[in-house]
Amino acid sequence: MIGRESFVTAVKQRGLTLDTRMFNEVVSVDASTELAAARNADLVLFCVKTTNTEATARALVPFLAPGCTVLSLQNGVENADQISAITGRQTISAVVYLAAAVPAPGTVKHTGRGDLIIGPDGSRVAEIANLFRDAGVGCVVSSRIQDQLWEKLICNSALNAISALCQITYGEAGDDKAVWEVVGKVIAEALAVARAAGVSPTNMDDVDTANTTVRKLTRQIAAAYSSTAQDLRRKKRTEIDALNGFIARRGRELGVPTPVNQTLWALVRAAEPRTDTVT
Ligand SMILES: NC(=O)C1=CN([C@@H]2O[C@H](COP(=O)(O)OP(=O)(O)OC[C@H]3O[C@@H](n4cnc5c(N)ncnc54)[C@H](OP(=O)(O)O)[C@@H]3O)[C@@H](O)[C@H]2O)C=CC1
Ligand SMILES: CC(C)(CO)C(=O)C(=O)O
Repeated sequence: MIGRESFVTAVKQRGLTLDTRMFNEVVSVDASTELAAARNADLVLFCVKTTNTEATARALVPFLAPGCTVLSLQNGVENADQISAITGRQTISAVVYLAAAVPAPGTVKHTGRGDLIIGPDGSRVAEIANLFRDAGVGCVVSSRIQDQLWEKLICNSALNAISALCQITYGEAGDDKAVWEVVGKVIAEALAVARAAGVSPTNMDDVDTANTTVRKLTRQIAAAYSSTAQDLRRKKRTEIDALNGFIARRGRELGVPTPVNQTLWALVRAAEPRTDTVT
């Protein structure tokens, strides 16, 4: 694994602690802060925040073997295209249904679900899915990966900013009637943008089905604070530009009004440590 200094030092000293809902184990892993450690890798699991996608892909290029495949395990719908455009390597997308956090360097705490959807179906995808399944991680191959990524994008846009601004869990967002009305507006706007973009998010045939899908997720990972909430708490930049910010930007391009997404994006941006990015 490749990571930042504090995490890598902890893993080198004590191993990687996996505090999961199924087991608690310390595993021994090779760890480095240098992207050069990816040299000769056949498969790179690309798991940085969307704010780091471009810089990390660029910095990786000199070390990627010609036939290497990159698997983007990230929220947002644009990562794989960005990575493959920069690296020139086959890049596969994973939709990640998992709630996990890093409570201390070297430790990953898992609080909900833990399954992947990967695609598009094609060379190496079945083989990679089998690697995950053999490791006990549920992994489904989808020929509609962009629609699957949009389903997750709409779930994240509906819940992450609200969880962050109010510092409430997914479950609390789902159970609060007034909050749920706002969630419904985010979903309706995002679905209209998807339609205008020619995308049919899975499990979201209409606004009612989309609401049911998002509600189901709030029950499955009720105890989780969104990754956006965790980032704000740690005073880090969030992925909001790739979530509500992306919906608002595509809405503008396609002539679809997105006032609630635009508002949530602006509020989260205002709560972040200062940067100069504009959607
Ligand atoms: N955590 C979760 O429950 C879920 C996360 N996801 C998605 O998965 C992706 C990864 O999220 P997550 O693991 O939570 O993110 P984290 O920020 O917890 O972990 C990413 C780590 O990679 C480090 N990093 C970034 N760039 C480099 C680099 N060039 N070299 C070495 N280390 C680097 C980051 O350091 P630094 O912070 O200093 O940049 C950070 O420590 C995101 O898109 C997220 O939305 C999806 C579903 C659930
Ligand atoms: C929905 C959740 C919690 C994990 O699937 C997530 O993607 C996030 O917090 O950003």
